[in-house]
Amino acid sequence: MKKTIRIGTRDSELALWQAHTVQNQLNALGYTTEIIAVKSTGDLILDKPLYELGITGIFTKTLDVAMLKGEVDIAVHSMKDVPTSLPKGIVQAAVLERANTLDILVHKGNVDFLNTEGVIATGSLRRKAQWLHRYPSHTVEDLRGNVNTRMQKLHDHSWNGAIFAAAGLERINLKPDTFINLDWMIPAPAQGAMLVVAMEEDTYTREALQQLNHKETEICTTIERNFLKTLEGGCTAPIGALATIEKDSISFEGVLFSLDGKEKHYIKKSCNFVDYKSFGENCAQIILEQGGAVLMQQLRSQLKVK
Ligand SMILES: NCc1[nH]cc(CCC(=O)O)c1CC(=O)O
Repeated sequence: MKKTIRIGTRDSELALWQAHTVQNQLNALGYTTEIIAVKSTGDLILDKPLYELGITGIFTKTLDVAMLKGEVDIAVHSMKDVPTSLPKGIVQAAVLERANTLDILVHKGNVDFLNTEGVIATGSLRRKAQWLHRYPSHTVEDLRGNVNTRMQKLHDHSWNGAIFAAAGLERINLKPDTFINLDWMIPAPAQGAMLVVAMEEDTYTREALQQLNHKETEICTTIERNFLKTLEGGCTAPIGALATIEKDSISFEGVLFSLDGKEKHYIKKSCNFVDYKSFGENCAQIILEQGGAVLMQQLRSQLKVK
């Protein structure tokens, strides 16, 4: 039976851009669609660091509830914001072709501060730890809010710079005057990819979305998210992961840091296409065995909600 596919999204400019992209692709295939935007808890609480809110999935929960209540048929997310376990009844229906995976530093003035005592801003534990690992004499300030809000705060403060996902800026056509690509920084698992979820029993919608799925991106993000899931067990730790498709294999880099960036557990490894489903977990096991488990234990007690 043909029906209108109701697309749930957050109401930030980036989220709406992503929802419209999915809408355009579905419309091009002949489906009828409608966008329904909601405010998420993660967008409403801006005065606390994310990890202090103590919930993973703070950006996705509102949409999960709307979908479980039958108010929307699908939800479009930045895949890196989606917890590795989906609520019961909700399934991964499509992963769209990945955009730029890099993090960038948007800075003010020249970059002399890199060699001195710079102050940069980010709300991400992963970015903070990697920054301090590379620039131990720097200070990292907390920065929350959607991309537009964060860019405004960078203008209003005396920080030297702030870190953004290149994909987020490109999507809403924000072109900073001065920035550097942080090609040494390992991105968040699934950074730059969009995930569309649907209700498990909704076969009409799932068949529609199946046509948007990009297999290579699905493979890479599966590896990265399995790596994350095996390491973290429900806690937002400083973890980076990036899988890339090579000619005959998939190469992977994964990393786990202490909060201050001093301790680092890193793995670089490749696998063939047959074994990709267990690859992320295997890489995480190696890290856990080589000291990562002790660090994860420490991180869990440090990040416990106060
Ligand atoms: N954490 C917020 C968030 N979630 C997705 C993106 C951008 C798109 C992406 O990274 O896939 C951003 C902004 C950022 O990290 O700067």
